[in-house]
Amino acid sequence: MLNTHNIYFRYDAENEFHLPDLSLKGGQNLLILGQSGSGKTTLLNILGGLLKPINGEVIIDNTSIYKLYESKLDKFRGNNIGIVFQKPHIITALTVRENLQLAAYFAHSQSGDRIDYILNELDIGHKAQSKIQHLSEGEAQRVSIARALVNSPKIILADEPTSSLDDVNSHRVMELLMEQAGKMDAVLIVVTHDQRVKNHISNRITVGVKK
Ligand SMILES: Nc1ncnc2c1ncn2[C@@H]1O[C@H](COP(=O)(O)OP(=O)(O)OP(=O)(O)O)[C@@H](O)[C@H]1O
Repeated sequence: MLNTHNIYFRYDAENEFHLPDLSLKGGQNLLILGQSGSGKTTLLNILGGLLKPINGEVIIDNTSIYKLYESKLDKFRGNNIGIVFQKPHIITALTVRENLQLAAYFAHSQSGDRIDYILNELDIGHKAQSKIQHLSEGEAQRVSIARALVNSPKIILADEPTSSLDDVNSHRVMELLMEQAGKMDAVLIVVTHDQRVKNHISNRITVGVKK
């Protein structure tokens, strides 16, 4: 489902990264660990089709994603990759439902029917008409997860998804991510420093800086 080969990226002479090869099947989870500045978010962005590596390949479902033209890559990303960012990338002036409709629209997907299902699965169905700015932090993070899942991605990438949550919500968010990834037979990759998250996933790699 997800394979990477020989990925190399550099921002500058101080920050260059040779990233470990990955090979994950649907339903498998992976935790990415490493010190601050070691390149975890960089790796996640490369896996998510957001940052083209200087060398190497990211292959998702037999497609080498950086060989796609930009517009095709955008569409491929929308349909196949769900990203949960550290700070929710949701539009606060819109309602919960509108944010999810927008995600489905950008992927040109017919996921409209899934919106209610996903919101209910994440226990925020009753907030569908609420503006994001009126939600609690935990609820907003669940909307961010719902948005990442609405197009039934094959790959779910989550960058510190629990960093601003209390213990109860942190546990709940990890359970939800793992449960949903399992139901969709998706690959789930989580970057974290959070000890509470480490307890959920035993398959792990540590990335380090090579200068
Ligand atoms: N656009 C950029 N230009 C130059 N350097 C960058 C850029 N983005 C990140 N870096 C540097 O690359 C290194 C890796 O950044 P990255 O965000 O991948 O680390 P990280 O492991 O996710 O860190 P943290 O755990 O603190 O979030 C850092 O030293 C950072 O300063």
